[in-house]
Amino acid sequence: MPLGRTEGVDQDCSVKEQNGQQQQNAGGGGGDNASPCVVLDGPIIVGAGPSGLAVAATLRQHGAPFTVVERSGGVADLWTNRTYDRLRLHLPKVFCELPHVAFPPDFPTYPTKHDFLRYLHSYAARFAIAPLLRRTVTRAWYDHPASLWRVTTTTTSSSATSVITEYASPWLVVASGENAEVVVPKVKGRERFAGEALHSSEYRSGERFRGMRVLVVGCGNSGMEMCLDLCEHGAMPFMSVRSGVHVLPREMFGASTFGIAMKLLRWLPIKMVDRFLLLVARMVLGDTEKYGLKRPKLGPLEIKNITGKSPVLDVGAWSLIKSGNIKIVPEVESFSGNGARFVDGNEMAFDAVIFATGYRSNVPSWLQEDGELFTEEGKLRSSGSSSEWRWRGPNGLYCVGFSGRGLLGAGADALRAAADIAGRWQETQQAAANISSV
Ligand SMILES: Cc1cc2nc3c(=O)[nH]c(=O)nc-3n(C[C@H](O)[C@H](O)[C@H](O)COP(=O)(O)OP(=O)(O)OC[C@H]3O[C@@H](n4cnc5c(N)ncnc54)[C@H](O)[C@@H]3O)c2cc1C
Ligand SMILES: NC(=O)C1=CN([C@@H]2O[C@H](COP(=O)(O)OP(=O)(O)OC[C@H]3O[C@@H](n4cnc5c(N)ncnc54)[C@H](OP(=O)(O)O)[C@@H]3O)[C@@H](O)[C@H]2O)C=CC1
Ligand SMILES: O=C(O)C(=O)Cc1c[nH]c2ccccc12
Repeated sequence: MPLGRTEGVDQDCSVKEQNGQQQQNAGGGGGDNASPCVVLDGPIIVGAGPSGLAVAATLRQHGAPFTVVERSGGVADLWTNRTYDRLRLHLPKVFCELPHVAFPPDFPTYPTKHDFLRYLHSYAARFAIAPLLRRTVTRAWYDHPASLWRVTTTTTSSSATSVITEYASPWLVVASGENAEVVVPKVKGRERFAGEALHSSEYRSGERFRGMRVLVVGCGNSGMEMCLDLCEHGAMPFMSVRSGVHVLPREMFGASTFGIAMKLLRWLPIKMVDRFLLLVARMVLGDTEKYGLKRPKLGPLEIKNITGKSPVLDVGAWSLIKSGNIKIVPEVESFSGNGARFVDGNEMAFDAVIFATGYRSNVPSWLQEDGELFTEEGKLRSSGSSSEWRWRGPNGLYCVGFSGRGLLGAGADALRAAADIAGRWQETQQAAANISSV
């Protein structure tokens, strides 16, 4: 496997000599005057999650250099530090592999988070991806005169001193994820609630909630699986539902629902596939609306495409809703010291509240790009055609993992972005070789 060149900076962020070539200093134009600036030969990739790793691995395959910057202390922070113990991939493993490397054959159809993490670590090692860790990208802007992206990172060292570094590269890959920041709604009286309140990203297991009445706000995959886990640990979960949700069995006719949907989409329009999924879901699960889970007007695949809202792929919560072990309650109107008041006027006491209210991207907080690629909420701007996904913006800007299509979509974005960048990098190499031979 060709290893290509790896960008490097010394501990003090000064420029390091590599492969006999000294990187030039581009000055700190527009950035912090005192901060060192490292000019990179290859792209700068923001984020060392599955998307960042996939694009780095593919660049490696093309023999092109890259630099990955990651705010946490290791790769795959979401999967390592922000997910619960019982989590498994909810799509079969063939739909969750990153480019170039299949899951080991001994992995189960739905790998556990530990299996997946093992895979990601070995993936990073195999392609010699060594991200610059504990560097949060706080600003990225395109310097037109220099034709370079300027990227500012802030590092918090063990002595808690912040070090600001500026990088410059012709290419910027946004791989910071659709789930970079937690969403916690501002509900009236939230600060008055005296019990424990946490976001689903902080939940690990129901063990410490044994015997407690727990309000879980949100009925996405996280809310559902946490309610299931709470039940299995002897807690009493109440799930607050605001709008509706599509619940689908994870499997139908002995095959994965997702796999069946992907096959049908090759032949049928999305609306028809949705109708089929809902028909089978009704046969297998019954009428979810009867139990307080209204179905959205748009079908499960269509709503995922248009809004990014994922259907729930049921791994056991549904039967506990039907048996009354998980109780559905309305949207929360306000919190009190010991419980919540719902929009129907009812009040209930709770020992703890879990906000399974989802995530958002953090792209608008650091990327300056005139809204060409991202909306103000940090979502990918629609291309206008649902069959055409966007992975490239102007001036050497790329995004990987923002198409709302999970790991499969991230892999597809990574292949395209890396091939495009590698082609351009090779052109610059060729041009440099031509100049030096004159
Ligand atoms: C609980 C859960 C389960 C999921 N299960 C599945 C599944 O089974 N199948 C599936 O296909 N998808 C699933 N997904 C979707 C999920 O988005 C992908 O699995 C995957 O993690 C996306 O990879 P990513 O690299 O794009 O984002 P992330 O995994 O979020 O990685 C982004 C990285 O960027 C870093 N970062 C963010 N901001 C900055 C910054 N400013 N500076 C530097 N670094 C930064 C983060 O620390 C993180 O390491 C799940 C999501 C969640 C939340
Ligand atoms: N096993 C797996 O592979 C798992 C995968 N995932 C994936 O992770 C991603 C995130 O999932 P998840 O964490 O469940 O987040 P989601 O964004 O999917 O769901 C958030 C939930 O919170 C509700 N909500 C948000 N704001 C409020 C509010 N102010 N008041 C009441 N309810 C509110 C939403 O309701 P509303 O619709 O009304 O906005 C929705 O029910 C998804 O892609 C999901 O598929 C998650 C867990 C497990
Ligand atoms: O876990 C998720 O939400 C994912 O992003 C995986 C995924 C991509 N496309 C889908 C369609 C239906 C259910 C899950 C997914």
